Amino acid sequence: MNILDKIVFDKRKEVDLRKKLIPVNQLENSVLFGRKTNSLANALRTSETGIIAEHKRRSPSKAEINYNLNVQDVATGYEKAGVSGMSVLTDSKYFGGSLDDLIITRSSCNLPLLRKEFIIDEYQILEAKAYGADVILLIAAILTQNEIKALSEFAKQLKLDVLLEVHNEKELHKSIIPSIDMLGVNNRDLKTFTVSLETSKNLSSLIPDDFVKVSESGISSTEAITELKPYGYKGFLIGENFMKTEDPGLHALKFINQLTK
Ligand SMILES: O=C(O)c1ccccc1NCC(=O)[C@H](O)[C@H](O)COP(=O)(O)O
Repeated sequence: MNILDKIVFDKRKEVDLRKKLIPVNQLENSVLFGRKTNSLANALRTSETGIIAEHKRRSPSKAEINYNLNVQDVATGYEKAGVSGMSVLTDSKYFGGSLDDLIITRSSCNLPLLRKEFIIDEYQILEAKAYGADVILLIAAILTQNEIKALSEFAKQLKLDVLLEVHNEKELHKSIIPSIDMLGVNNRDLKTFTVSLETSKNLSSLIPDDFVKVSESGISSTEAITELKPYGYKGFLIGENFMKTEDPGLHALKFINQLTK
């Protein structure tokens, strides 16, 4: 079993329980459900820097990253820094996140918000909308092509953007679907946890131009972004590099200033 298999095994049990605790009609009648969403894909198309800054307390590859921060301060700091969007990990067991983090973030900033989750069921997309997200993540490695199609179409009906994540050519081939807005290439090998920007570079020419290209994981310097931009990437998802500091917002601000000088 690789790490994704383990996460999905636990996630199925979690989602079954959540469905029993909060029925669908309660999510659909919640206060944020009718909120007009804010497109991350549009923000990235027009941004000079394209930073998607992440809130991430721990991870399978790094164990603890930072438990000393307040998610509200992280969100306001990222917004002040001028990031294009924010990613909020909502998985609890492996990443130390929660849906509460998402709703607190929603009430703290106006950035397009990505629910960073291991989505296997429409119910989690309804939750994303009810807790204030603008974007959902779908991971090709854990879904069939039919599931990607069904889940992305469901998200589009709810006016949510869809970021589809791939790790290799095989996953990319099954992901070229019109209801996807952004294609994210994850630079982290989930077997070894090593990161290599070469993954983004190698897959870039296989991604059709109608998708906004996003490079994810292991981006720890502005030089990495300068290297990736010529390959057509418009979005750059950064977690640990900001979250390991005492003040992720300040770190993001310095990073963006360096990119634009
Ligand atoms: O980060 C991990 O260790 C990880 C392990 C297994 C599945 C997913 C994982 N990370 C999720 C992400 O995609 C990253 O949090 C995101 O791309 C930011 O990465 P980084 O900048 O390297 O923190």
